[in-house]
Amino acid sequence: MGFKWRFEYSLLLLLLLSAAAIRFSDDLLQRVRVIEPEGAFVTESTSDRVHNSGNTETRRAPGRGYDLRCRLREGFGYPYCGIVVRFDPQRVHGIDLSGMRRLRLWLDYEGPAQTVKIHLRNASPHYGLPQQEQESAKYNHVEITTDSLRHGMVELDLRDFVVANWWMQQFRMPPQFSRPEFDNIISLEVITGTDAPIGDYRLVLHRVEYDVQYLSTERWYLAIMSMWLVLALLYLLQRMVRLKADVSQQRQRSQELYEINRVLDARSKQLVQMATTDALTGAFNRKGLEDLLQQALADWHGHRHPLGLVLIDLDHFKAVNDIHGHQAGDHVLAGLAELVRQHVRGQDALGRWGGEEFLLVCRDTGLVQATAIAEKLRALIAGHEFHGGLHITASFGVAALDSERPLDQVFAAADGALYRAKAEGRNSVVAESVAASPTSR
Ligand SMILES: Nc1nc2c(ncn2[C@@H]2O[C@H](COP(=O)(O)OP(=O)(O)OP(=O)(O)O)[C@@H](O)[C@H]2O)c(=O)[nH]1
Repeated sequence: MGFKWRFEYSLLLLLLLSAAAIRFSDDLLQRVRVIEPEGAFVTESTSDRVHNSGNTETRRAPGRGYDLRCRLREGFGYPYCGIVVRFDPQRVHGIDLSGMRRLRLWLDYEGPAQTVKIHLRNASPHYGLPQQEQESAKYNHVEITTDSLRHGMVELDLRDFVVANWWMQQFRMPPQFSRPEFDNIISLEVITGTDAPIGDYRLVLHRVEYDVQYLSTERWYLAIMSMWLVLALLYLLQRMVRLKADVSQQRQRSQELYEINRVLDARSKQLVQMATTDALTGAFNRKGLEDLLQQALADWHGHRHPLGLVLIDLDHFKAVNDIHGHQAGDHVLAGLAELVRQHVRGQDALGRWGGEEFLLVCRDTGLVQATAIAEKLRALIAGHEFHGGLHITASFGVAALDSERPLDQVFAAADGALYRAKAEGRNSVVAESVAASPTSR
């Protein structure tokens, strides 16, 4: 048996995936980026001598990392020196660190100051022109104690940064700029701490690492939720398609059943007809006549409406067979049945009683009326030209059902009347006790 994918498996799979996505979201969403001083970005020294006409001296010593030696000297109000990693030398298009979670710096420090400042400078046309970068780019600032550098590395959270107060005041920034921004960081600076004493310093920047989250947690959860939504939609869609298929299959099945029933119905009607009809003449056969009489009798018991019986027997029919052949005789029998059917009412039924003898069962018909019908038929047959130009006559015996006698006696009466019609010259109608016409008695 082949494996069949079920909806429950998709549900289980998505459940496991979602659980894993939530459990390991930190690892999945974060990437570590590395900045080496000798790498892709320009790294250089900075000091009050470069930017503020101070007297501090700096030089880079050979060796691994960016090894800065500086001597802070009197001159500028707040002597300083430090290392700057520039992400854009033009100071316009920095890097977007707003998705950054943690920043790690491998830094060696020697000097009389107790703190080191770290700046992430964010440029924006909202707070100054590019050429004024040195002053106008926002100072996202954190100051760490040199104690925390003992192991040569410091790890900072993005939330540790604040905007430097002096920058807000100096550039008269409106309050909305007092929040740190990291979407366009043009440089990272490691600078000697606030009020650093005059003296010799050594700053060695070995490596900078930061973790970025390339998809926000909100988006991550939104993606998981979307997957559930898609699965729910797929499930609904699949249910709809299956339901539609079921309905159409059901419809097709009932259509087929209807067709089969129609065929069976027609066939059973055909079989009933075949079982109750005489093949040669199309009149009821013996069995058909029996059913017919039974029903007529039940009706008669119910309503007491009269029931006329007319026995028809062709005269000298043997001679037709003998002279013209059996087939011609068959044609006459079929022609007679057709002729009678054409000239009686729909409620009257003709049956072949045997050989060349027929019985006409006339509902709601008394003896007088049945005799009249017989007479009409007698005249018709006598005047009719049958197949092959043959002419033939018939004799009629008529009786009617009444409350006095059972059916077999009525039959006997009709038979007796027919016998008399034959005996008295044929081509005549004899009612059981009524004479209908000059040729009828
Ligand atoms: N062609 C044909 N002949 C039939 C059929 N059934 C009965 N017959 C013939 O009908 C004839 C009936 O003959 P008889 O009983 O002597 O009666 P008749 O010749 O009509 O004479 P009367 O009834 O006395 O006028 C027989 O020759 C039967 O063979 C049939 O289905 N086809």
